[in-house]
Amino acid sequence: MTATRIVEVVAGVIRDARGRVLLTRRTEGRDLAGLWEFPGGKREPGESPEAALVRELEEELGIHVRIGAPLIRVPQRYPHKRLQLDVRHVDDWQGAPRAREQQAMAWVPMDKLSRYSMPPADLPVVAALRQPDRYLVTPTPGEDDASWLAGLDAALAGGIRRVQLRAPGIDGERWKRLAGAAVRRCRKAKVDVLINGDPALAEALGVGAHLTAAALMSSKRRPLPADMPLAASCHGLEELRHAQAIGCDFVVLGAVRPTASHPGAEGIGWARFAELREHVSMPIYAIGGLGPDDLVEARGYGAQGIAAIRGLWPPGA
Ligand SMILES: Nc1nc2c([nH]c(=O)n2[C@H]2C[C@H](O)[C@@H](COP(=O)(O)OP(=O)(O)OP(=O)(O)O)O2)c(=O)[nH]1
Repeated sequence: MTATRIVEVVAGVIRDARGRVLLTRRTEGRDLAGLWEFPGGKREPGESPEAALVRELEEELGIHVRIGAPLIRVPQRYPHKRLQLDVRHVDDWQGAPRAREQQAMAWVPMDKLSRYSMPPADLPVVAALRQPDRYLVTPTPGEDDASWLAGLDAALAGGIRRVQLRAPGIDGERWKRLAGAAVRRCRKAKVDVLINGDPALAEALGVGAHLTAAALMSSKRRPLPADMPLAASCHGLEELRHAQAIGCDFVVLGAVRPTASHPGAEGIGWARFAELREHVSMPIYAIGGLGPDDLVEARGYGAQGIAAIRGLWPPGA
């Protein structure tokens, strides 16, 4: 790990009344020229992130903004520097945005953001705007399949939008039936669903696949068609890099804290999570002893959000 200085950048998500987001294009002769980005810029020494963003948006766009909630802070390693991209929502502004530095500008509908080429650090930002912040991993069903399905229904009713169906130890035929029933429920609720550890079953059911770390490392290429979601579990840098190389749409990284399912194993902690996150630009859910109360902290270390079994399964289900 080199001790390259970290460049601190703050950028804003400016949305118009139709929900479109303002992107600006980096001008020729600068680093990452031609790519689209969220307007903003570098913090000056001693300047707060908020003050830096107000100043940058005044200079670049001629607007005076009211800054809202933090969205995500992305640590990202580029060939010649390390970046910390701190992205804030902009709640309101005065003036009409105009390109004061000859940069191109575009108001982009949320579902078209991925058509604009952006620097690697912006991919987790777009994912934080568009994709779920919680990834439920199902617990292994007990004797009673109906109560497990009722637990899933309660989780969906509680706002879960992305689910990994996982049930180690449940036999093949029973799991096929149960996974099929769970997939129907998730489809009806328009919720993303991925099956753990069995790409063939995922393909048969027409849903995404979630690879174990071992399956990830033995996959030389993407084991599913490009239009089916692919995710994987990672514990370190080699796995993260491989997941990105074979085209995983997102991954889970941890354990951040010690968990009940791995007693005695120490968590990697948030600082290490962020350090690993710097090297890739897929959305990464943090896992390991986490729950909804950890979401804000997770976003501060560049996580898409949290993944959990116990932390997201409805209490009492
Ligand atoms: N404003 C902004 N900068 C971004 C985004 N994504 C991203 O990687 N960056 C990088 C590009 C630049 O390296 C740095 C922002 O610096 P800047 O725009 O104030 O600086 P600059 O062009 O004068 O300097 P340089 O990058 O050429 O060194 O952050 C983004 O969404 N918005």
